Formats: sequence, C-alpha cells, structure tokens
Amino acid sequence: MKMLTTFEQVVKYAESLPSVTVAVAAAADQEVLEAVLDAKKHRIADFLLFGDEEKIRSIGSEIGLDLAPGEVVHATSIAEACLLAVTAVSEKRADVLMKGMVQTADFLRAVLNKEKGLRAGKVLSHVASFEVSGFDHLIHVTDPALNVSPELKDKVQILENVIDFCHSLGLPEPKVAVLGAVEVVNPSMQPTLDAAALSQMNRRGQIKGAIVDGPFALDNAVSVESAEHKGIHSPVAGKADVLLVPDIEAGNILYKSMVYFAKAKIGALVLGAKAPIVLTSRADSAEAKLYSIAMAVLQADHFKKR
Ligand SMILES: CCCC(=O)OP(=O)(O)O
Repeated sequence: MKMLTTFEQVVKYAESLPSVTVAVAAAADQEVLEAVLDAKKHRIADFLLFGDEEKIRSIGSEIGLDLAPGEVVHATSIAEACLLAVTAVSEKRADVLMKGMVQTADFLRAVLNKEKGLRAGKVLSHVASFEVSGFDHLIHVTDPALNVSPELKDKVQILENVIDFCHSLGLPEPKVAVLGAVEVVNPSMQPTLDAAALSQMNRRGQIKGAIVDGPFALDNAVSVESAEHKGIHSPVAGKADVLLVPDIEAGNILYKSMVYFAKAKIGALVLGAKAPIVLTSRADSAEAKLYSIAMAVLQADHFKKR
C-alpha cells in the first residue's frame, strides 16, 4: 500500500475498500448529516443513525439526504442514543461507531459501558490527523481528547495505538516526536523525562514499528530549519509524522489551533477499541467528519488483516 499523504488520497483509498456500516450516536446535527450524505456519495459507508428521529429526518430532508425507514433509530435522550449506537457496534450490526452532537465525556461513558462497551483491554486513546498547508505529509497528534494526564505506562500504549494506526495509512515506520516545552531533558519537567524513557524503550526494541525520539519542542519537531538552527540531530527532528503531546490540555489546544489558526484539514479517531470510533469536535466541519469516516474505513480493513 502506498503511503497516504492527503485526505483526498485517504478518501480515494477508502473508496477501493469494502464499505462499512457506521452507527452514529446523537445524529441530529447538520454537519453530521452532511458528512453522512458525503460518505454515501463516495460509497464508503452506510449508516444507522441514533437520536431524535423527527429532527434527524427534518435536517436530512433540508439537505437532500434520503433516509430509509430502518436507517434512523429513535432515542429519547442523548445518553440512550449513545448506548444504542455502541450496542449496535458491539452486536456487530455496525462496524464503526461515530460521535455526533454529544459531549465527549457522555459519548465515552457509553463506549466504556461494562456490558455493551467497546473496550478491548487496552488504553483507549485519541488521534487527530492534520493536513497542513506547506507540509508534504499528514501530521498525527495524540492524545488531544481522552487521556487527561497520562503516565509513562499510558504513553507507551498511546504510542502503540498510534503506531498501528499509522501502519493502516501505509506508513510502515512513522517518525514520532515526543513533545515537551523544551528539547532537553530537564529533571523538573516530567514530560521531558517521559520522552527520554520512551526514546530509550524504542532503541531497546520495547516499542516497535516506529522511530521514537524526544524530547522535542514543537518547532524542532516539525521544522528542519529550527532543528538545524538549534543543533538537534535526529532522524525525527523537523520531520515528525506523529506528535505525542504531554497531556490533554496541550493536545486539545494544539488540535483547535490547527483548525482555527492554521485552517488545517482534519480527521480524528479513537484507537485501541474493539472497533474504529470516529471522534471529532462537535464544532468540526462536515468535511472533517467525512475524512474521519474515511480513516475509520481504512482502520476497519486493517483490523480484518491483523
Ligand atoms: C478533540 C475532540 C474532542 C473535543 O474537544 O470535542 P468537543 O469540542 O465536542 O468538546
């Protein structure tokens, strides 16, 4: 498989794969339903939409989305919509779960439900992939949404999740930059100590399938000029495919800076679950949700081949 470097390529590749069924939790939202319409046009997915049926059908008819009787399942609350969508995936009536117009914490409560949930015994983590003008490859940020303040052992699993995800995008050995505020190990800054440990674990073969190095500050992770200027020599310096952020605050602010300042294209998933999960911000565009669905199609195919 050729390495995919733009979302156009991701969508095109998804078109060549078997289509999936996506269960959308709390689907009564214009951007969500526009993404549903676009994904259907690209023939990459079919849908089961959970939520306020009258509202879903009303928005659907406004945007020209024809919905068959069985495609919408009424739920009397957001919590019920989330649990019904998660159940559809755990019972294999759907292949992919998608967050609609619901707060991340409420959505995750259903994902983590003891009976019906989608945990696979691993740490769940979030990845947001960005296509940024001026960069010749996608940049994957993890974890901007789920793990609040991960410890070293959690970061190992977050790395394993994102490395496997990069492999699903045709990137056999992603370059991972472990970020901090500075590019030197400082005993009073825990993210720099974690970065040093993760780099060494990679060198010793404890973390495989990627080149991991750090700490890096953001500038020398993504700019060769900055790395050269600061005299940092590493195969990852300035060329990172993956940015492992220290915590959710740094990650979420970076995510939203990419969207609102850099006008980057974005797709986002939860990794480490039994099935691919689309998790974008409620405020993200229909385009971002479409790109996320396309990445989930690739993940579903990758799961089958593992
Ligand atoms: C990064 C996606 C998680 C997030 O911030 O979602 P909301 O904007 O919907 O809270």
